[in-house]
Amino acid sequence: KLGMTCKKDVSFGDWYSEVIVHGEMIEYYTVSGCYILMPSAVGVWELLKGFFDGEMRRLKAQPYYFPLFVTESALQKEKDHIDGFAPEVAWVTKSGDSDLEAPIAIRPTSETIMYPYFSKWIRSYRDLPFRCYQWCNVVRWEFSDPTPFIRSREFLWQEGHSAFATREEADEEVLQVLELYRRIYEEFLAVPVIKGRKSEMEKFAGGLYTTSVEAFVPNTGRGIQAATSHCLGQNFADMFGIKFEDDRGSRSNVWQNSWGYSTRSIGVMVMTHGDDKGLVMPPRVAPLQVIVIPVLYYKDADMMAALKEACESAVHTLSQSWIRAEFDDRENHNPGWKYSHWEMKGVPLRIEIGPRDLANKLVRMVRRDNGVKVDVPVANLVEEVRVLLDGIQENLFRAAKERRDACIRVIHTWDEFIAALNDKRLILAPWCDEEEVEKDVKARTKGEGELGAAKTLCTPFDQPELPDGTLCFASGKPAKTWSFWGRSY
Ligand SMILES: O=C1CCCN[C@@H]1CCCn1cnc2ccccc2c1=O
Repeated sequence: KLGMTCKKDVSFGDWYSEVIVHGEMIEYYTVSGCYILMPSAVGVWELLKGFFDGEMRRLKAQPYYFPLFVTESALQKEKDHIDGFAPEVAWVTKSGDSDLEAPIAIRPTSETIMYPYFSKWIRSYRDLPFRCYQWCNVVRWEFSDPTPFIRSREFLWQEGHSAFATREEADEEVLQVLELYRRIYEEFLAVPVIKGRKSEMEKFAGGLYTTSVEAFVPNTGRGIQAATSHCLGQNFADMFGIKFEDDRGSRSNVWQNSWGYSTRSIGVMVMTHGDDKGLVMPPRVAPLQVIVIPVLYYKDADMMAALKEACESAVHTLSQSWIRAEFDDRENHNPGWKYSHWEMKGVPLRIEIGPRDLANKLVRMVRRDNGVKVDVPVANLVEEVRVLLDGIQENLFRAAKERRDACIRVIHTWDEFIAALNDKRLILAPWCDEEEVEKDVKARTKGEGELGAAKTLCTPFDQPELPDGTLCFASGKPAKTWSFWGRSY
């Protein structure tokens, strides 16, 4: 396979498609909007799952697996929550060449599949707090432009659903899970995110309020919802009859939350860190952290054998210390080809071993994030690799945060808002917090190019000072809050 040809800062869309194919994360598929996830992508997902499952045990959430299918009547149960989404629901209408009695929907999310059983399982306050989560695929037959990982008709996610006796417990868990999602992005994927609350218009219609972590793609100037944590209030308990008897014998509706993040997170990581040489994998989610390559430019069987032995022993030593390392011993490719191959796959650290290194008991380590080379004594191999991998992880996050922060523009007037929007900025603006104004901003910015209208991304928990008399940038009414606005995926 040839090297990369697209440039990230020149044609981002083409670059993204090329980098995920050349990095062997995605293979395009015959059904539009569906993609094959290759080992590099599944490897990242599995590492994230490992962290998250550990945190679920600490949260005392239990793993379940609910069916893929839901009857039409069950799906329609919570009317207003489904209405807006109905066009995205995929239906099974036949088996073989005979029609089904009644069409069956494929889960786009699992509230209506799970909650009839929560009603059966939750009877007493002793059954609370109830916390369940599942890793599964969901199908949403969307029609806006499909983008691998970012927007696909089938995707993998983790969805959590919990129930409590009191609102306070629910409110607390919403933020505990949101913090988990921040850690997934900032500590593993090295992607900076902003925690905040969704507006009434952007929240999950079936719930009480929605919180989210929001990412931003500087190259396109678009925000992207990275994960959500909803408080559902007692709406679904009302609909599905999920009640508990308290210790005085009275029955009340439970308070519920639901939360989720998906394989979209992998796409955000690629967009954030990838460069013109290919993927750049943050070490904590890199399926392969170190690739070891023998370097010999002349034919010498004995030397090659000695180099191979040194490479194998390096890989063995690293693996013993739980570092994910491999030896590229292929003889049908030269070192140069291997360097660009593993750079395309985003492997964070390359170790080269040549005759001189062998003689001096050194190895050469090359970082994928900044290309810096360093010669290290074989004796310090594990320690040095650990230090470098940690350094790469931190450097990737710091650099991504700098790039994201450089995109933030604080504005006060409509003209400044439009200028910032056209400048592909992440906009922080004083807002009167009225839905009519939010709709008006959407209407007034729809025409701006094919990128779509501006919308609220979130109202950040971390609120800057809002001096009295500050006016809403769009309505001129007294501002009530600072909110992030922008175009989005
Ligand atoms: O975000 C989450 C986190 C995980 C659990 N579900 C909530 C809310 C999902 C909202 N939603 C999103 N798309 C949909 C598409 C079709 C039908 C229903 C829906 C739908 O309810």
